[in-house]
Amino acid sequence: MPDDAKVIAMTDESDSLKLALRGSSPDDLSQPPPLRLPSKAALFLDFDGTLVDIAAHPDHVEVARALPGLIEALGEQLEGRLALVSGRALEALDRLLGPVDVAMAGSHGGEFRPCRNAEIHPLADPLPETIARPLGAFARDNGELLVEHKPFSMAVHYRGQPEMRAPLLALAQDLAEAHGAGVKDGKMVVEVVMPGSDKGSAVARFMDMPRFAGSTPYFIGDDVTDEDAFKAVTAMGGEGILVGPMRQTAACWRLESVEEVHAWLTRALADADADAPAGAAGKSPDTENAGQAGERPE
Ligand SMILES: O=P(O)(O)OC[C@H]1O[C@H](O[C@H]2O[C@H](CO)[C@@H](O)[C@H](O)[C@H]2O)[C@H](O)[C@@H](O)[C@@H]1O
Repeated sequence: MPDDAKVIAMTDESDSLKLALRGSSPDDLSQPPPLRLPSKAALFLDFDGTLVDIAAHPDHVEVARALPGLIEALGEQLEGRLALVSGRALEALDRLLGPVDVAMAGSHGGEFRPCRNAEIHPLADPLPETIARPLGAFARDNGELLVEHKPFSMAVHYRGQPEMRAPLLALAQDLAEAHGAGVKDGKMVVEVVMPGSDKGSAVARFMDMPRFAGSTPYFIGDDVTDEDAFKAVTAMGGEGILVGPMRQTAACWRLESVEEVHAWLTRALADADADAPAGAAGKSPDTENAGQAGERPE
């Protein structure tokens, strides 16, 4: 018996992520076991800090050349039960990833699109001017704060001025309380969103769709804003996978880095190809020409 088989026991051959023994301690979480495809899993993926490394500016993230193909191939293997669930606007995800035909929720769940060419459904109200105006004025009056307008939220990045976090957060909380909105305290960013804009609601909306029926949801994410989704998948019998250093979390597995996420996803596809009957393989992206998903673009 291989070593890892001693700590990881599959309860169900068709769903290799479900484990009888978690192999985790309260101080840390183990790596998730390999995802076996095909399976009755549904995979929900965060974007920044999960599929791409954090960069100094939102427009400067580097998307690995093989990533769009990897995501699409996994979606095919999962028969459409794969969705990106991001704090970014869908427009930004489309711009960064190109034409990837998978389901997506953007603006922390405020925007919902069941497949590439479908209409975008709003799941939240737009942010009122009574919030956007004072938040924008605060950013303008305080130097290097970067404002990101999204269809259903507004993000103010303070990476250039970390000392501005406290006053920015205080203003955002006051405005949110006065106007029935919510605040996301992300990685060097404070965002104000309207009710309905949360990743847990987005996951629940996907899970209501016929093609997700009866599947077990898994969410991979790095930020505290992903905790809503970890809780949602756990309540539905699934599991969360935290990316990055250990912290208090509702996830029950952990991958150390974006590179490890790419390796875990790539392995799932490679194993599926190896298991496929002769002649049926080849659903993986073209790694010979495109490089491994974990590689940076040239
Ligand atoms: O839910 P996600 O897909 O993880 O998106 C969360 C936010 O990501 C972006 O901001 C973060 O990444 C930037 C690029 O690495 C970084 O500069 C920034 O400090 C991070 O907060 C994005 O700009 C936001 O709109 C997303 O909400």
